[in-house]
Amino acid sequence: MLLEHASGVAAPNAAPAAEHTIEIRDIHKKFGSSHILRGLSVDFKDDAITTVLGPSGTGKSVLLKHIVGLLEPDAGEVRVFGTDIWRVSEIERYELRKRFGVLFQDGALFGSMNIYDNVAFPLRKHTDKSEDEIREIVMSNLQEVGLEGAIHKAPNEISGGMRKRAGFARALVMRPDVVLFDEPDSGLDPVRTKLLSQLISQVHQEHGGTYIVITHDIPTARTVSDYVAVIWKGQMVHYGDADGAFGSDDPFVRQFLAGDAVGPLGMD
Ligand SMILES: Nc1ncnc2c1ncn2[C@@H]1O[C@H](COP(=O)(O)OP(=O)(O)OP(=O)(O)O)[C@@H](O)[C@H]1O
Repeated sequence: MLLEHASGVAAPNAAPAAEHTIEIRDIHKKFGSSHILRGLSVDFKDDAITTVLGPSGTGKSVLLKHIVGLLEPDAGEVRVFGTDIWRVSEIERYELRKRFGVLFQDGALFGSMNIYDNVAFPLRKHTDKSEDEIREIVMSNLQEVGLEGAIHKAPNEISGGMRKRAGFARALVMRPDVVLFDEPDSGLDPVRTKLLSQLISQVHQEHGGTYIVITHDIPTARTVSDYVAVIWKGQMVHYGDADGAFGSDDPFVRQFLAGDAVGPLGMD
């Protein structure tokens, strides 16, 4: 299949020379007779934000679940920090996963805990920090996302946008090397979507790290992307810098990024 690749970016489906924090090698995944991932390979650029775009049902969330070790590929390798996560013990996989921050669609907050306790949870579970140290980190993270005034609220007492920001604060609390976002914009109005995208960019600028953002929202992709990855029919068909992607001549990439009804992409 396609396409252009920005200079210096490894072509999908080719063996890379350099090591990256997240390397996906020729993974396949079937659910029953549905072959969802079909030999997908990609090296995500380190210390950059990559957005993963692609039509509905094409396997974006399934890819993300492979990266965090929630799904095992039928074939191929998922390498994180240089380790094939399915060739190590469950305990080692769990240790690797601790280096990830994940923001799921709904923020995945615990409904029974207030916002402060939700954000403190990973520190209490995975570290032996004192409550004073935890308070300092939690409050600084909540300030960063503008939620320092909502610490006593329950998740169902705040808006969807606030829940996402709380989920983001929690995803960052262990100072992860990698942060994964599954449709951070879902269910948000355009203004809150824009504000959340700007927040993602700001936090990345401040702390660095490898961010992977799955989204359908082209304005979000334009705001946050250093790199753009496009999945179609279970394969990575484009990976390149954002300028190259948004200026692409490729009919598929153009149609997808412009949201045009006319082009090679149909309803199937
Ligand atoms: N655990 C599962 N069991 C069976 N089928 C699954 C499972 N997880 C995902 N699928 C199927 O895999 C396909 C790809 O799903 P996925 O959620 O990755 O799509 P997506 O590209 O993220 O789509 P969207 O943009 O609509 O969220 C879908 O047809 C989905 O129904």
